[in-house]
Amino acid sequence: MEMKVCGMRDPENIRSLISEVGPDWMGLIFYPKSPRYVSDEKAADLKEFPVKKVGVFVNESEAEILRKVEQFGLTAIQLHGKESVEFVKDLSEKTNAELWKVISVGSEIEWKSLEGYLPFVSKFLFDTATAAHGGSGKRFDWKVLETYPFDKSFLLSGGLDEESVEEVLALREQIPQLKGVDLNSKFEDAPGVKNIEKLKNFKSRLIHSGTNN
Ligand SMILES: O=C(O)c1ccccc1NCC(=O)[C@H](O)[C@H](O)COP(=O)(O)O
Repeated sequence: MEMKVCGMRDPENIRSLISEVGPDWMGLIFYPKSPRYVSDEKAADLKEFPVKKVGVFVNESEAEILRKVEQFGLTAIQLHGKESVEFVKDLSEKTNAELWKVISVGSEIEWKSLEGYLPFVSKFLFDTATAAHGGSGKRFDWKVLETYPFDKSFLLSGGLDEESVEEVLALREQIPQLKGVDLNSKFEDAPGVKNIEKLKNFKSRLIHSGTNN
């Protein structure tokens, strides 16, 4: 099971994250209204950290996304707004970075509306719908995923905490396309500063369940 830790920006905290937790992905939020926003100046300092970086964007222009991918060595682009299929298709023709489309979940999901993204994205990420776009700390009702109709893998997001491990694994028994988790505000001491002990605990629970793959 892949682990993405989102909303990182403090170099000391990132150093501990990499050496003590070792996540698969680190999310950098390039949305200025987020309390976890990473400025260009900050991002430049984070470029050399040895972890795959996912840039999180909300309705950002293509040119700005592409500039940041190059400048900050992003491996993946997480599109966390209302990006259309056309936008995602265009972007896919201009970058080798992975594209992840976020689906903000309210009460239900109209699967048909996701079909157009399938050729262009490497993953979906399901997160709780919120006016702030992300980082709500709230879960959506995972029952809506039980009818997930695609082979495409996805990450589960939205309010995950230390106690979520067993439930996530149970969900993966039902839906093997669930390939990873996205951890954020429930693991924070302050916006953008993660509690390393909580993350270690989450990871070790994953490992001890024998499913850290
Ligand atoms: O976290 C934010 O501040 C944020 C703001 C606007 C867009 C996206 C944002 N976060 C992106 C993520 O991928 C979060 O990990 C995801 O929303 C889940 O957050 P949480 O519910 O706090 O676990």
